[in-house]
Amino acid sequence: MSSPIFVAIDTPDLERARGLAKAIKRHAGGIKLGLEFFAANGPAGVAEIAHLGLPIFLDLKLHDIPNTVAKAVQALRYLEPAVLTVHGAGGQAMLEEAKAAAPAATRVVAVTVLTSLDEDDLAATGVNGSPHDQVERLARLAKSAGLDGIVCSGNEVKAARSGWGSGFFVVPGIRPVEGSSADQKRVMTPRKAMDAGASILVIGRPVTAAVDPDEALRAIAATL
Ligand SMILES: O=C(O)c1cc(=O)[nH]c(=O)n1[C@@H]1O[C@H](COP(=O)(O)O)[C@@H](O)[C@H]1O
Repeated sequence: MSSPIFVAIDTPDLERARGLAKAIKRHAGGIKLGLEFFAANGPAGVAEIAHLGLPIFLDLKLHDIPNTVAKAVQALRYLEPAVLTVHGAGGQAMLEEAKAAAPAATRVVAVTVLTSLDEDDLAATGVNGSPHDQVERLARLAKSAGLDGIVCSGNEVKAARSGWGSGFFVVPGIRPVEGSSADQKRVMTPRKAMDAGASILVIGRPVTAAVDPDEALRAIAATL
């Protein structure tokens, strides 16, 4: 079985992205490209990295009125990403139209509560209650809109999966050992996140900032 680890290659530099992708290619399940890469390199940059042969997770967290999101997804269709993110708080119609506009083989997943947020951050946006409750609420919405799954932290994946057995659960905020969590607030080790029910793990800096990214990736994979 291929690895559940998607390496987040967060850089605006296409050559650096290509170098990292080549370095981790043999031991990663896929590559995640997000806003930092996309803002600098656009769809053409995504196509170049896709050319290396690994599944691509295109993480643009689309969030707008339903028509705008649907048209954006249509424009990205030709890239045929394995996974595509939209924002879970965009509402039922936006989620439905995003799914309808995506290629059949693309898993469209809803970002719930960013792993960089805690309960106080949520309250400041007008959402009262725990991240856990909000993730469960947005998971129910994503499921009813016909999406394939959600993005959440390792702390919520078990509860979310219990209500959606066939869902595809993407877990970022992964930290291999106790240590620097940088801007992440809801973190978990790779092993615990898999045991809790993650379908795939998104791991960036613990791999990409290592002196030897492939070695760091293999070390993490060995703990699964
Ligand atoms: O959608 C995501 O991938 C995502 C959602 C989320 O809630 N938290 C989160 O960190 N991510 C992404 O996962 C990656 C985490 O990177 P590291 O913190 O370096 O492992 C980044 O590319 C984030 O954009």
